Amino acid sequence: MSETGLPPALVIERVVLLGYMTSGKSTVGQALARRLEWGFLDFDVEIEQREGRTVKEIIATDGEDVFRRMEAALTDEAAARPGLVLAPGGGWILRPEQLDVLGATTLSAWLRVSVDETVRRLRADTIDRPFRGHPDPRAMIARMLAERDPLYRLADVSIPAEGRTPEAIAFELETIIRTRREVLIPFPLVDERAPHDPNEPRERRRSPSA
Ligand SMILES: Nc1ncnc2c1ncn2[C@@H]1O[C@H](COP(=O)(O)OP(=O)(O)OP(=O)(O)O)[C@@H](O)[C@H]1O
Ligand SMILES: O=C(O)C1=C[C@@H](O)[C@@H](O)[C@H](O)C1
Ligand SMILES: [Mg+2]
Repeated sequence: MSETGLPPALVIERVVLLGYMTSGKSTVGQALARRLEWGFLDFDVEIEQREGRTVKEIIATDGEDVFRRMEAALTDEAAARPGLVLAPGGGWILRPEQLDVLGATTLSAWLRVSVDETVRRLRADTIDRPFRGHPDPRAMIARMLAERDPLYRLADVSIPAEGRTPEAIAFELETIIRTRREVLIPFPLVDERAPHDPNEPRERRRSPSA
């Protein structure tokens, strides 16, 4: 307890951006890190640098599970570093226990983008993503989102991430983080939140069907 008798403030030390491929995690994450003067860790980029091969090659050669284990190892490292914006790949949330590895001082933010906009971005983007060139991208996205949506909803905050610039989204996140660092008790600041009680322990939130 603090001197006021209130619980001590939960200082945000890290941000992890969640969202489907092309939701803007890397772009927004870079802008947010610059604004906060924090470090920035782009999981795909970091893994590719360490491995000396692309994510697509890693998955094609060693399988997706090996890549997911690389993501998990990087998550363990990140959990020991304060002042960090994390932009993992869109499938990082398939291991939702990684949110607990990062801990309560990590704000998780879901960048929400519609399927239509996702299809547009996937077509326009030049990065050679493993799922690029799929004959029916809409069906692929719908199938993956059916599995991932309940997991993205575990995020502390849900941020609309289309129809506005990455800089505007980064500014909204910066405001949330700076405000929360100054108050004694964390409280919801955005209207559009993932539909769960943010004060509920993550473990309970994690089983929407239970
Ligand atoms: N708010 C936005 N408005 C329009 N385009 C955007 C926005 N945010 C990102 N983009 C564009 O979408 C594409 C994908 O962005 P980015 O690489 O940041 O996504 P990502 O979430 O990191 O994807 P991945 O999960 O594959 O790593 C880029 O071409 C980027 O310029
Ligand atoms: O959504 C996904 O499963 C992925 C997204 C990319 O960023 C990469 O991390 C990888 O291609 C897997
Ligand atoms: Mg990215």
